[in-house]
Amino acid sequence: MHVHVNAATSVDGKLSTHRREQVAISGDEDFARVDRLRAEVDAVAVGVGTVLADDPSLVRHDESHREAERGDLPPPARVVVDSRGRTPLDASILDGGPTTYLLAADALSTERERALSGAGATVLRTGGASDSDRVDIEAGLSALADHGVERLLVEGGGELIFSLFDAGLVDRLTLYVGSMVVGGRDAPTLADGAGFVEGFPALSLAGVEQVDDGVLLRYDVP
Ligand SMILES: NC(=O)c1ccc[n+]([C@@H]2O[C@H](COP(=O)([O-])OP(=O)(O)OC[C@H]3O[C@@H](n4cnc5c(N)ncnc54)[C@H](O)[C@@H]3O)[C@@H](O)[C@H]2O)c1
Ligand SMILES: Nc1nc(=O)c(N)c(NC[C@H](O)[C@H](O)[C@H](O)COP(=O)(O)O)[nH]1
Repeated sequence: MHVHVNAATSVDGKLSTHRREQVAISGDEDFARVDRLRAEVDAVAVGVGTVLADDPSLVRHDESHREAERGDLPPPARVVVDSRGRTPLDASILDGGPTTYLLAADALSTERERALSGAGATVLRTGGASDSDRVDIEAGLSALADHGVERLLVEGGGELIFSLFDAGLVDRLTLYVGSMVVGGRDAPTLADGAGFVEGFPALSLAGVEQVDDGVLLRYDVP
């Protein structure tokens, strides 16, 4: 599977505020670019932290070029990495649109699984260590591949992005750096998790471009 991570940070590397409330870092042009990225993939993924903070729908906003961009392909599916099924039953991502996969760990109760399935989610239990509430991300991606997902766009947040780097599963990163300072030692950053102390993932810079009043950085991950 090809995994493309896309996110937007402030110049000081923050994804949002220390209150974990969504901040529009991207401008119109960058949000339109993200919309076009969604047309290139089979599914768009976020962690449940992002669902709880931002309530995204992860659908394409501008379908006017859909024929040219996707041909006969169905609209991209949505994916939430959600160990215990904390996605609210009335979340926008369960709006009855394209398929929404929930990658869950063993910690998900059968009662909650039933409720989420009833609300329209396709729950994929992908294990995870019993002493951890984390989804085994490699098993999760392989379950998605079994459902035909060959190209995945990951839009955040910092916990999920760290796990993907940690597992060596990122193929491409596009990072929009907006011209603002957010600050806050507890504000989420591009890659949170436990952090690396060695074996830092090395990226290969593939492009730099001004977009809106910020900078778009493109990296390949060898
Ligand atoms: N600026 C941007 O581009 C952007 C994009 C997305 C999110 N955000 C912001 O990021 C914040 C949310 O990010 P976050 O880091 O708190 O949450 P996240 O979206 O990365 O979700 C993390 C949660 O997913 C679950 N999870 C299960 N298995 C996991 C695994 N193997 N690895 C990681 N997580 C796993 C856990 O419950 C974990 O707490 C919000 O404030 C949101 O506004 C910003
Ligand atoms: N590219 C980008 N720039 C930002 O400034 C910002 N705040 C996000 N945040 C990611 C957000 O949490 C969601 O993942 C979706 O990008 C929004 O989803 P909708 O289109 O509303 O469904 N993403």
